[in-house]
Amino acid sequence: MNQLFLSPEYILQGGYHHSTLRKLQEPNTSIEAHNIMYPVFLLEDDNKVEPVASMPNVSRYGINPLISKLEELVNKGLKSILIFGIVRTLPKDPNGLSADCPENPVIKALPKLRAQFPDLLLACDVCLCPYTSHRHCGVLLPGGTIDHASSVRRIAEVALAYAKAGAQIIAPSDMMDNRIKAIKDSLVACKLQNTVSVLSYSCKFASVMYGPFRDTMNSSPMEGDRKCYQLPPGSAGLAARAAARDVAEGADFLMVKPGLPYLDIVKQTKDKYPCHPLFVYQVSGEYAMICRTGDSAEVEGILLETLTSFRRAGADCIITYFAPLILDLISKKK
Ligand SMILES: NCC(=O)CCC(=O)O
Ligand SMILES: [Zn+2]
Ligand SMILES: [Zn+2]
Repeated sequence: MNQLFLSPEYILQGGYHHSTLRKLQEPNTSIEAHNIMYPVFLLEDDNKVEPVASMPNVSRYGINPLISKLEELVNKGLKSILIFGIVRTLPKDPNGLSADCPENPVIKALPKLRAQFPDLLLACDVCLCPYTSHRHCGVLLPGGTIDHASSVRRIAEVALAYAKAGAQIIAPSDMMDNRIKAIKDSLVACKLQNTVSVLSYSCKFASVMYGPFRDTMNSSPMEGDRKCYQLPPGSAGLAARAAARDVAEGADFLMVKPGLPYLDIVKQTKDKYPCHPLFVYQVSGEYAMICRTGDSAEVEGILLETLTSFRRAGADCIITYFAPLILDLISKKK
């Protein structure tokens, strides 16, 4: 009768009765500072700080307050940031020319950040949507569809400008086909291929969870949506093909975005490409949801469990607005 319960191979609790044993049962799920990348929003106005209404504890910064903020975080162990530029006084036009003009806030900030934080890894998001008048991620044809050739050309130009200004990672989020090869080719042409890597937003879904981010950046399309270039949420097949395309074109790192609703895609991508470090973007909507769950102890608990699930599914690095809190939690644990 009790045979099943007495059979030694079914007695699991003997293997995790002690906290050290429990750690051994959770391989590759630890959260250290190098597993975290912090997205930052950079304003044109050098001295401004603006809290983001839809994201508690997130602000947009001009370069001077950003440096102060990063000083604090680097002292706590922050290893990498992902920079998003926001323009209001520079013009927005159909080709996103302000993305790589000399007055662009990202281009101006990169040399300062490199000088101030020599060990901090600087990644730049590359997309046209913060800079185009129509707010789409590429250049449009007269009918409103994507002009593929012009889009890829512009994305590669912007990527190269950021690389020349000091970016160490180029992270194209536009989702245009073949932009990874175009970026790699332009890096090679300028002999930057060994010092600048490419983190492809390879599996970026057309999610409804980008709302707070688009408020922050004021980057919702004026007309239409992004369903013709971001992936359909139900499509594991297109996600696999997008990752395969980007690996073939030379991406150094892959990404799945959003995170929590796409853990199957994280696992599928890591299983297929174990030699490519995999990033997961815990997006603004996920951040806002977790912030709303309860008191700080509950938020911390949910956050840690969520990060563990990303790591268990195969993520090597998590891009998250929770980075400051995570650094505090890491140091509390020590
Ligand atoms: N290209 C970057 C994003 O779209 C970020 C989305 C988010 O945090 O919601
Ligand atoms: Zn975009
Ligand atoms: Zn985006």
